[in-house]
Amino acid sequence: MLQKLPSFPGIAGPVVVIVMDGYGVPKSDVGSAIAAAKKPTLDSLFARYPHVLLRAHGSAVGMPSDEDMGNSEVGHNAIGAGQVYAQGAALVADAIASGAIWQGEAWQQVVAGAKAGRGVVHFIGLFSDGNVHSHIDHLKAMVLRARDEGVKAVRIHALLDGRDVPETSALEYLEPFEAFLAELQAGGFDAQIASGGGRMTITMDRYDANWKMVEQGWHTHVLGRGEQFASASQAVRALREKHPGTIDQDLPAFVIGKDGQPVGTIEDGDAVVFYNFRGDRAIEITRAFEEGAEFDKFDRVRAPKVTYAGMLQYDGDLKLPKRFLVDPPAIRDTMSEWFAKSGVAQFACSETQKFGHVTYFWNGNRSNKFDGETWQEVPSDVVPFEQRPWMKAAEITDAMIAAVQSGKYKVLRCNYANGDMVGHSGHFRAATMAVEAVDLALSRLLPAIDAAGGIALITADHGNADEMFELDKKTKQPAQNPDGSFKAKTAHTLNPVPLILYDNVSGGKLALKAVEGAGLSNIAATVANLIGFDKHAAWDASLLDVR
Ligand SMILES: O=C(O)[C@H](O)COP(=O)(O)O
Ligand SMILES: [Mn+2]
Ligand SMILES: [Mn+2]
Repeated sequence: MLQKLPSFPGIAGPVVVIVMDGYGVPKSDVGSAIAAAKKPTLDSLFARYPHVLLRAHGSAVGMPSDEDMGNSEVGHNAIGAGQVYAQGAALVADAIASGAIWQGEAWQQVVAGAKAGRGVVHFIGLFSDGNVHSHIDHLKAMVLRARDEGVKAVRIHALLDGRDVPETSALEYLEPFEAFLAELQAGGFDAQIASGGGRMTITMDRYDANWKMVEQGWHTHVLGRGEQFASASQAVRALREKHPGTIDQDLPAFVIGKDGQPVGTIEDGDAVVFYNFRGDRAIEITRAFEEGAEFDKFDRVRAPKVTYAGMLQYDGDLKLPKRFLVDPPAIRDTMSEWFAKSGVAQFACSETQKFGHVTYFWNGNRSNKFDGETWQEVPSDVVPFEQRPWMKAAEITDAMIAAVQSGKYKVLRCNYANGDMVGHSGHFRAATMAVEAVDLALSRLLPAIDAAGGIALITADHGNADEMFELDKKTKQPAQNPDGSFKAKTAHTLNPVPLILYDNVSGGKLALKAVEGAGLSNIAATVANLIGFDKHAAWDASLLDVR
């Protein structure tokens, strides 16, 4: 159990942590959908309540460098655990640099498995250097190592990004990579891209939101069914022409073929490496490969017997995948765990798209609840979110208000997906509406918290809607497309996020300390203090100032 604070008994009512996904605070308002939004509630929060800025990117969330933007996984891990762990991106890079990955049993089984079969290793994953789910350098290192260890052929199944990297950057990755493979090919090793498609079209669904995507991915990568092209870069060019204005993440699936035959279907005896390190969008395709006849999410047509490995373990509770190349961060002592051990009842809510963020990531990548936790999922729409920028903000708010009013919970948390999910679409106007939907939600939720004698901490996991255009590096003005339109930015940002203390109960006794370098990992201890507990020894410092 956590120790009681000697000097402060905690507030009488509940503490509600509200994560506005994708809400950063930029230095300039140029291109910010947040600045352009009408948001009277948030404006008055910033004007009237204590607030500080928190670091939410780079080393503050366990990424390899401060050039790396934050993301939902590392952000929610840091908030929930109150600590910073070296994350997948860093762990994989280190394992490759040291060579430890090649010594591991999983890699050796991949190579041995392939050699015992047709000698083919398939690599499926997100094809960019976004470092949110994957990094193309990891893929290159594995292709080279497979060749050096005597694997005959590799086939790459490339999921086009445009979501963690510029929206139409696919060819900037594909062309050099095709040249890299061509050189290897000349050495007698058979290395080719075999299939691909936009990451929001195939394979990378998450949280059971839309299994159709995974089914289509299976048809593309495994069965080799779909429109055929001679190379991946030709496929991208042709598909862009056919679907003008479609950005990389939404491009249709494609298969690479020669004389009508796909070059890289997945067959019995092959090895398959899913090279994303992040779990949320890796779990469904992993299940499709690993599960036996009990698999009922779609008709696989055929389920080849392969040696399957994930880059990391994606879910420690479900033990998924069975074989993984690098150990995940061993996240321990999360706030949910210690609040549970201290008898604190907790409530978590979001819509499908962010449900795992506020439960699984928050709890240190665990899919099981701790004692006294209640989780509520609001089903997300299955549409492009620029068409419904309000998403499920109203329904999440209804659920949160009911949970606050029930009086059952001392600590509650929710995630509003809007700023992030709509931010990723690159639609400026829809993103302003997304922020407005969150503002409206807050205008309903906060009075319910007041009525319960509670306090809210309003924050975000990383930026997104705060920069909707690529900025010209020199002028800092929006970069332009050849037709004069602004170049949309779909990725997260490097900006800090707010932490607002919404407190109408302490009469000004509580404030937030401005601590140099404070980040998302300072939130857990702050919540603990608000409910009258000292922080766990492993947690970073509390920002609560009790006067
Ligand atoms: O998976 C995604 O949608 C993006 O790569 C990252 O977004 P998230 O980290 O906010 O989920
Ligand atoms: Mn996020
Ligand atoms: Mn995002």
